[in-house]
Amino acid sequence: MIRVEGLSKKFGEKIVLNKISFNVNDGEIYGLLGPNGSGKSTTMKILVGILKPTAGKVDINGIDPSKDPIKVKEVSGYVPETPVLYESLTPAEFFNFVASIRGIPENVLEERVTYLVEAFGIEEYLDQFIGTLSFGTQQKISLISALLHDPQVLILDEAMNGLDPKSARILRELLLEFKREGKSIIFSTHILPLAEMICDRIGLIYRGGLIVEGTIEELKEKAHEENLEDIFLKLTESKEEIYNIVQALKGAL
Ligand SMILES: Nc1ncnc2c1ncn2[C@@H]1O[C@H](COP(=O)(O)OP(=O)(O)OP(=O)(O)O)[C@@H](O)[C@H]1O
Repeated sequence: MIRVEGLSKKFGEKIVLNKISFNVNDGEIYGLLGPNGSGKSTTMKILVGILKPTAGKVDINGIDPSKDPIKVKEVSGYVPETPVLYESLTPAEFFNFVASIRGIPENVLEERVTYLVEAFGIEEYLDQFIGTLSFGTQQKISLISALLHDPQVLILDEAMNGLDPKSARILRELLLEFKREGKSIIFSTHILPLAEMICDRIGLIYRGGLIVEGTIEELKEKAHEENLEDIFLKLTESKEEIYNIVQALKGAL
């Protein structure tokens, strides 16, 4: 379970998060949405202990990441927006390295690597240097390494980035399976139809605040809109702006 209460983050004088609160229950996929620069990655980095909050409380399965950033990594799997990998290692070496840090026994590791490598179709790249692999393949390595220790909590920052349609579908099915197993999953994305498809609840961050939260049906009712894209554009005050920009472009072209 993820609990976030009154979370604030300042970079210098700039307030990025202003007292946001939300929970992600066991067996739930929570979509964290918001325009570019709204603070989604910052929130996730705080959840996983990479950044310290300016104020507020975070609880990840009973662990406070700002006090125990090592322990929180044992119970959570984090996929950053851009893969952070060692370019001069091969995927096989990298998985062994991650397994040694996480204390995964060799036989368990072998079974999980085989399963995940096959699922994402990267068998042929296992012995090539990571630095020579495509962005999508690196993203798959990042995903696999976050899943190796079978964490109870998943923190996924635009994890579909760069995945081809088949791998994106496999990840989607995996997430639904993890949800059935009772894992807590927080998932940021700009692909709103995807969020609509897999998220049990959505939280929308805008101008530092969590401006709305609920199931898709609840958001539709609150915003008087029919789909998540229109809800998003309405609540982030983008609809009229888009109209004006398109009109100006038509005039200019
Ligand atoms: N280390 C940092 N120092 C200063 N400012 C930062 C730092 N990290 C993030 N920011 C700022 O915090 C704000 C939120 O950034 P963040 O990356 O959390 O947004 P995001 O919602 O994930 O955006 P995107 O959708 O573009 O990935 C941005 O204005 C960003 O420039």
